[in-house]
Amino acid sequence: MVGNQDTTSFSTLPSKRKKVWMDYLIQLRCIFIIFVVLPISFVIRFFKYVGDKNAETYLFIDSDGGQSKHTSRVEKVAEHMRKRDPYKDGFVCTSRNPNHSIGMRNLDYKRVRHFEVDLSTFRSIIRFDKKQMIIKVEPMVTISQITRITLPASLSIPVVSELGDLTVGGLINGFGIGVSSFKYGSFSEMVISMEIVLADGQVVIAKKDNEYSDLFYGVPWSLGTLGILVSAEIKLIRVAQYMKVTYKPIKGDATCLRDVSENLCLTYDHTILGIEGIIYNPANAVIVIGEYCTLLEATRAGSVRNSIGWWFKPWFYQHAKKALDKGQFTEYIPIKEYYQRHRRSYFWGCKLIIPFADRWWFRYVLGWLMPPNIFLLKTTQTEAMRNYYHSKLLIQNVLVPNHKLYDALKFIHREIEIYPIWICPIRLFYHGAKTMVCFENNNDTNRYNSQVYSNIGICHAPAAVTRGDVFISSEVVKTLEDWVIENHGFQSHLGVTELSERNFWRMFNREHYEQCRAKYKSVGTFLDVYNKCKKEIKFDEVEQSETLRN
Ligand SMILES: NC(=O)C1=CN([C@@H]2O[C@H](COP(=O)(O)OP(=O)(O)OC[C@H]3O[C@@H](n4cnc5c(N)ncnc54)[C@H](OP(=O)(O)O)[C@@H]3O)[C@@H](O)[C@H]2O)C=CC1
Ligand SMILES: C=C(/C=C/[C@@H](C)[C@H]1CC[C@H]2C3=CC=C4C[C@@H](O)CC[C@]4(C)[C@H]3CC[C@]12C)C(C)C
Repeated sequence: MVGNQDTTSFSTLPSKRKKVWMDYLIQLRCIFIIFVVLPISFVIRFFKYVGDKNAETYLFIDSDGGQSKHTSRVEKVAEHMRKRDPYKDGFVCTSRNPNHSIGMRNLDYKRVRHFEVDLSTFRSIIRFDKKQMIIKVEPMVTISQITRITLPASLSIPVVSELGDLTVGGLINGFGIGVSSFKYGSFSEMVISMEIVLADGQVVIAKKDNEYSDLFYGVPWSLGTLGILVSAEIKLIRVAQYMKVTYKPIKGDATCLRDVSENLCLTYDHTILGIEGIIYNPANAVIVIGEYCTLLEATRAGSVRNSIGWWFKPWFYQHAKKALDKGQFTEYIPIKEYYQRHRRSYFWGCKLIIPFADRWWFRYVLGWLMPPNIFLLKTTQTEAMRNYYHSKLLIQNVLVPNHKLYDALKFIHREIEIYPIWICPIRLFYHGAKTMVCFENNNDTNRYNSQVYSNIGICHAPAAVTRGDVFISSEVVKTLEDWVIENHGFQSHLGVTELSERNFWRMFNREHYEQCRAKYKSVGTFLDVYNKCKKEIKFDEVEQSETLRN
């Protein structure tokens, strides 16, 4: 039987490996993080909150909800794009500092000559239409900002990603997922329209069914390589103030991984809003199911209510783990706190940064300062530290067809042995092969026009690292990517990739993307998506070939 103890930080894992100086430095870094990074993070959070509030006031003060201010900002971006000199200026990308980005992708293209588009002022909610249930936002608006505005009206965007600092621009141009994705699909699936500034400075509105529908479907996963998104209209759904959350333990040395897969592949009824699975080790997992419930049900006598959002409360993945000891249980959680359940701990990522941050005494004393700001963490790490994290940690999100989930889990256990694992089912919809991500049975004959996949999130040190065995991160990533390609899966752009260009396009659908690149004159203006993802970019070669293709 695999033990049930928490082995989630570098230091709590038994290690036969002889420690090197960088191991000690990383451990000591947590002192710096506690006394410097955490307090500054808190101050940044405070000012960000004030700034967001300020941006939100236009929504209520201006008669047009900030539309005119937005229009003049868009005009500036369009003008800026028109001024770009293709012979002199580099490829276009957003001016967002690479250290602000939540992912671990290599953003070296921002460290060489490039043409920046400043979107820092695009952080307003332009329209919040409660009647039509639509919200129009600028790309730098974060998930937390949206939920803060919509939840008091019992409305919500359908797919709420777990980390509140993720931006609408990043989630639409990349890939966004949340526990309700099994029902609603990816974040971009619920977008109604996208306002985009094209390579030549033209501003267009792309919708599912207008003349720019090809662009609309081409943008997700394209990493801003077709145009600059300047606003998006997103559909809203009705939600209650509480969620009924059930924690279902799955145990068994030989059966756990299979049982988790089977449970996550069930067709759940319409009252369910969220499903996720957390695998702690190959023998222990918990499935968390969130259901809509009425306020009456949540507040009636006998209902257990739990405000998990307080800073001193156990981290969510550890709270869920209690089901392994006490058996299945149900409780009622305020919806906002449910949405943000992994925020304080970045799932379990914070334990890798401060190994004791989950202990009760730390939570009570300093928990209110959590989580450390990712920008500060990235800015204060040295190149050697960055390489250390990259060589010792594996941070990846892969999508696999649901019927391959068990095989994927067995593969990950055999080849990588990395826990905890976060699993989140996601429905991929068929859009006539216009998307970069085309699912397995992707054709018109598919009865449901969709297929359910599972997102497998890994973010930890594989067992080989802690055992002191040879672990070559690039080799492991390659093996994982090969498996994913062979099994009709996809790798999200969150982590580093080792894919060759050929294999990248075996994974993703190239035809439609290239058509959009040609039609909207992106070639030569925006770097192509493969070059934005790949680990090392030989910039001169890319520039030359893109210029020739243009
Ligand atoms: N639960 C979830 O859904 C999670 C998702 N993630 C990942 O995080 C990413 C989002 O992170 P975030 O830090 O917000 O975004 P990033 O700043 O990392 O942006 C992601 C990509 O989108 C492009 N982009 C962003 N805004 C625009 C825009 N307005 N117009 C054109 N292109 C744009 C960026 O282009 P450029 O390179 O030019 O800046 C970049 O390539 C997602 O793509 C996802 O992969 C991570 C954790 C969890
Ligand atoms: C894959 C999953 C979750 C991912 C997040 C928990 C990680 C995504 C990006 C990670 C980090 C980025 C940069 C960092 C700077 C370093 O100095 C320290 C580590 C880190 C903060 C690192 C921590 C984890 C992330 C936030 C899920 C779906 C399991």
